Amino acid sequence: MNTLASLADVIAVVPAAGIGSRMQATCPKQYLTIGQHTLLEHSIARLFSHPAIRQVIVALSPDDQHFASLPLARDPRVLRVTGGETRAESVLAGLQAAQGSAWVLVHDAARPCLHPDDLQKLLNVREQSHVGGILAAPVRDTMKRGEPGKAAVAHTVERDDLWHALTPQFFPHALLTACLTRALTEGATITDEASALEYCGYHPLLVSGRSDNIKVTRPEDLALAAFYLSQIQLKESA
Ligand SMILES: Nc1ccn([C@@H]2O[C@H](COP(=O)(O)OP(=O)(O)OP(=O)(O)O)[C@@H](O)[C@H]2O)c(=O)n1
Ligand SMILES: C[C@](O)(CO)[C@H](O)COP(=O)(O)O
Repeated sequence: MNTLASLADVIAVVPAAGIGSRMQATCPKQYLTIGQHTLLEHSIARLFSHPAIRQVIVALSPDDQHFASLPLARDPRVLRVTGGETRAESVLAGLQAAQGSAWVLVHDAARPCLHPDDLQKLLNVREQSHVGGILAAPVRDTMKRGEPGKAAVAHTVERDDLWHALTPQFFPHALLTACLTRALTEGATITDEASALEYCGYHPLLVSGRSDNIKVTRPEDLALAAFYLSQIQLKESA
């Protein structure tokens, strides 16, 4: 019979080497707090709440002054690597340190409200695809393309089959590493892991996820994330 330990076979890479400039905060946004914990701690705790997650590899800025003081720094399941100039380079650094896991999951440190049901839905992709997939939320608003450099509408974007890409994103380790390496080497613009696979001709699955899995990006997002997280914790404690 499988024990929980034997079920723990997925490594998660958490890019956390950004400066959070859009947040206009006094520290990198991953170290802003909700309750008693930082966004980074909340995001990693959501991952470890699932028995399949064996290890978290967190990519940090070489100048990071905060991580060492967190209990995470002494958690044997958490490995620290040095991130890069871009999110994609930080993710690649994490992938290069990930050993012994056929599949790898990538989750933003700035997304603390990952719902356990969505994490399970994404992990199920392993049974449905050899390519992998991403959590994504269907667009709900009318979408406009702006005129370049102007606050004026160029045209309306067809929103059928238009999705917000979220994280986690979940792929075979070897495939993601190869695609991300090639994409970066060839100078492609890569803002999520799926775009590296798309660059190499693959079509990752879209797994419909909750729209409350927000990325804390601008100042007004923090209070919203605190509310959404409280709703998850309320349900878990019920
Ligand atoms: N060189 C970078 C840039 C970003 N990230 C991480 O990628 C995630 C998503 O990126 P984003 O929301 O853009 O974070 P920042 O780059 O920090 O934000 P900003 O663009 O506002 O500076 C964050 O957890 C961030 O820490 C990273 O690991 N390495
Ligand atoms: C990976 C991501 O969260 C998916 O929406 C997004 O691309 C990160 O973009 P950012 O500009 O690095 O925040």
